[in-house]
Amino acid sequence: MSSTATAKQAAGSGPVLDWAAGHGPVTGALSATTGAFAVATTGAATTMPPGWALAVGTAGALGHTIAGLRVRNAGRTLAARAGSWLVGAGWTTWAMTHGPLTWAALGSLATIGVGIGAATRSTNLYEEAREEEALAAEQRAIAAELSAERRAIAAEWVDRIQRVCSISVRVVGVERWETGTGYSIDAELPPGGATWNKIAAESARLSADARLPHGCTATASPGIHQGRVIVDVTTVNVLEEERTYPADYGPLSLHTGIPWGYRTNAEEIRTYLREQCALIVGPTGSGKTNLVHSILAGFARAEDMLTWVIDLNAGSAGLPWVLPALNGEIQAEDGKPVRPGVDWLAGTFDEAVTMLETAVKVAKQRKMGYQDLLAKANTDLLPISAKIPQIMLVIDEGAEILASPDRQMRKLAERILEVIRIARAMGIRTVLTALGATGSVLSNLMIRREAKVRVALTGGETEGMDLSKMFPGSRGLRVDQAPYKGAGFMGTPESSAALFKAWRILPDQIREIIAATSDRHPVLDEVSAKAAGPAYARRWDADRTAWMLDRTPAEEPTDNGTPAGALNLSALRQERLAEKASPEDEMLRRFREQIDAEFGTAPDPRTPAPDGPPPAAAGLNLSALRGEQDSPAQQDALALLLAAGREGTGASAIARALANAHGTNRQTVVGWLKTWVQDGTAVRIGEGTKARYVHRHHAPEQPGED
Ligand SMILES: Nc1ncnc2c1ncn2[C@@H]1O[C@H](COP(=O)(O)OP(=O)(O)OP(=O)(O)O)[C@@H](O)[C@H]1O
Repeated sequence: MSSTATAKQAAGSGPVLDWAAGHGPVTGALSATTGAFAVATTGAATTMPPGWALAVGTAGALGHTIAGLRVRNAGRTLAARAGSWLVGAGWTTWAMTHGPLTWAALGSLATIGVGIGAATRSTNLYEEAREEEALAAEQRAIAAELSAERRAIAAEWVDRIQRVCSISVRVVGVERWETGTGYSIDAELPPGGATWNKIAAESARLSADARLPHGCTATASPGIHQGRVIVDVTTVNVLEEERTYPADYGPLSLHTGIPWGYRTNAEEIRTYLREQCALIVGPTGSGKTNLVHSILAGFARAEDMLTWVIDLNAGSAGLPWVLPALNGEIQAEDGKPVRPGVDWLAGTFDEAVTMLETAVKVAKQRKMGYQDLLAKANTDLLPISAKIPQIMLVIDEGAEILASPDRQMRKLAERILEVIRIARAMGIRTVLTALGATGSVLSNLMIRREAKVRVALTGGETEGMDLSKMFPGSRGLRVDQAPYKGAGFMGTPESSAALFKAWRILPDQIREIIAATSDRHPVLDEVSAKAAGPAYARRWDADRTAWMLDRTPAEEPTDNGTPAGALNLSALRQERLAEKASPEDEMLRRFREQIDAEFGTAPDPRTPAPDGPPPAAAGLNLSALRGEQDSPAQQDALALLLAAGREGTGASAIARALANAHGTNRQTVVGWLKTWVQDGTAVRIGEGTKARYVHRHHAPEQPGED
C-alpha cells in the first residue's frame, strides 16, 4: 500500500491520489498486504531505510482520515482505516529490518491481512447502516410533516361535512394532487344509509364553507364501494388561466383516447370514441370553434382515425385544417408537400349529402367485407387500426341540422341519424356540435343513447343552458362555476360530469400540427375505399373544392395584394381557375401533381361516371387540373387499373368495363396501356395471353405501396 502511495505521490503528473477511493474487504486487505510485502522485499533488497515505510504509512493514515472526515464517516470507520495504514506500515518497517522472507514475517502479514479484511467489512456494514438510517430519518420527518397537514385537512373536512350535510364521515386518506392545484379526500360514510350523492348535492355550500376561491369546487363522487365517498377539492382556479394546446404533437390512437382539454386539477381529460358519439353544446362566443379545433388536432394526431368534417357555416371549423396544405403554404421537414389535417371537408349541402351517403355505404360494405375478420377476431366490433381506420364525422352545428324543420336539412338529418344508428360496430362515429338546440336534440333517443361524451361550454352564458338535461344524474353543477371562454362541463362514460376547459389553439399551432401529422394519417382501407368510390376519391377535385378557394377576403390588402394575416387565395378563385394558366395556377398545378405523386392512390377522372367502376384505394387526388389532357374514358381506365390492385388487369377486361359508358374498344385500351407502361404509370407483368398490367402503386418492386 505504501509503495503505491509513494509511487503515485512521486509521479507529479500521474492520477490524483484518492484517499477515499473505495475498497471492498477482500480487495482492500489484499492490496494492503501485497503492497506492504512488495515494499518490504524491495526495501530490504535495496537497503532502503525502514523509517521511510513508517513515514509513508503515517501519511496514508492521515490522508484517509481527512478524506473520511470530509465524507462524514463515523469515528470508528476513521479509526479502523487509519489503523490499517499504521499496522501495515509498522509491519513493513519491522520486516525490512528483520527480513521479510521469514515464516514469522509471512505469518504475521497473513494475520494482518485477515484482520484488515474483517475490520473493513465491519466498517463498511456500519457505514451502510448509518446511511440507511439517515435516509429513513429524513423520510420520517417528511412523512410526519405531511401527515400533520393531512390530519389537519381531514379534521377540517370531517367538521365541514358534519356542519353542511349533517353526515359524520371518517376520513380514510387525503391525497394531494401532483399538479399542486388541490387534493382528494377518501372518506367512509356512517352506517345508517348515508349516500355519497347527499354530499355531492351540497357541493356549492361545501365550497362556500371552505372559502374556496372563485372557480374552485368541492365535488363528491362515489368511492371504492357504496359506503365510501371521494371529495375532490380544487384550491387553484386553473379554468381562469388561458392554457395553449400542449406542444407535444406525438401520435395518439382511438384506443388510447384523445385529450379534449383539462379538468380543474389540471389533468387532461380523454375521450374514448370507439363506440361513443359526442355532443358539444356552446352558445356563440363560448369557445366552441376553438374546442372543435382542439378536437380536430387530437384526431389529426391519431394514427387510426380519419376525420370527415361537415361545416355548412362557411367552413370555419374545417378550413384552417385544409387551406394551408391545399395552398402549399406549409411543407414537411423533408420539404415534401403535406396532406390536409382532415381527410374530407364538406362545406356545402351537396357535399355534405355525398359525405353522409358515402359513410353509410362504407359502414354497410365494412359489415360485409370484414365478416371473416370479425369471425377470426371473435368480435362484432370491427377491430380499428391504422389499416382499418375509424372515421370520425365532425358535424359543426349538427344538432341544429337535426332540429331543423327545413326540408333539405331534414334530409341531412336523416342521414346523420342513419350513420349514428348503423355504423357503431363498423367504426364510424360522430361529433355533433350545437349552439343550444339541446332540448329537441336530447329528446332524440338515438342521441341520448349513442352520444354519451358530452360537453357544455358555458363561457359565462347562463341563458338556455340546461345542465341537468346534458348530464342527467349529475348534481351540483352550476353554469356560474365556469364563467370563462372555453370553459364548461364535460362528462364521458369513464369520467362523470365536472368542470373542464379546452386548450386555446391558434392558427400557427394548427399549421404545425398539419405538418407534424401529415405522414401519420391512415389511408382508407380498400374495402371502404371501394364502397366510397369516386365520390370519395374525387373529394379534392377543383370543382368540389372551389368553394374553399372562392372566398373574398374582407381585410385590407397589404402591399403585395395579400390581405393582412390572411391566406393568399386570390389566385385560386373560381373565375381565375377557368382562365388560362397564370403563374399561380401553374404553381398550384405543380403542387397538386407533387402531392399526388407523394400520397395519391386515387384515380383522377374529372367527369364523374355514376355507374363507372369504383377506384381501388383512397388517398389525395388533388390533380384535377392535370386531367385536362386525359379523356374521361382514359381516366376511368386508369381507375380500373388502380382498382385491379396487385393482381392487375388486361386490355380486354378494361375495354369490356368501359364499353357501355364510353364505347371504348380494346385497341384503344391497348394504346393507353402501352403509353402508361412507357411513362411508368403502369407495369406489364407476364407475356402473351398471360400479360397483365399493374398500376405502379401496386407494382411488386414498389416497396411500401399496396
Ligand atoms: N380555451 C380557451 N381559452 C381561452 N380563451 C378562449 C378559449 N376558447 C375561446 N377563447 C376566446 O373566446 C373567443 C371566441 O372563441 P370561439 O370563436 O371559439 O367561440 P365560438 O363559440 O365558436 O364563437 P362563434 O360561434 O361566434 O364563432 C376566442 O377568440 C378567444 O379569445
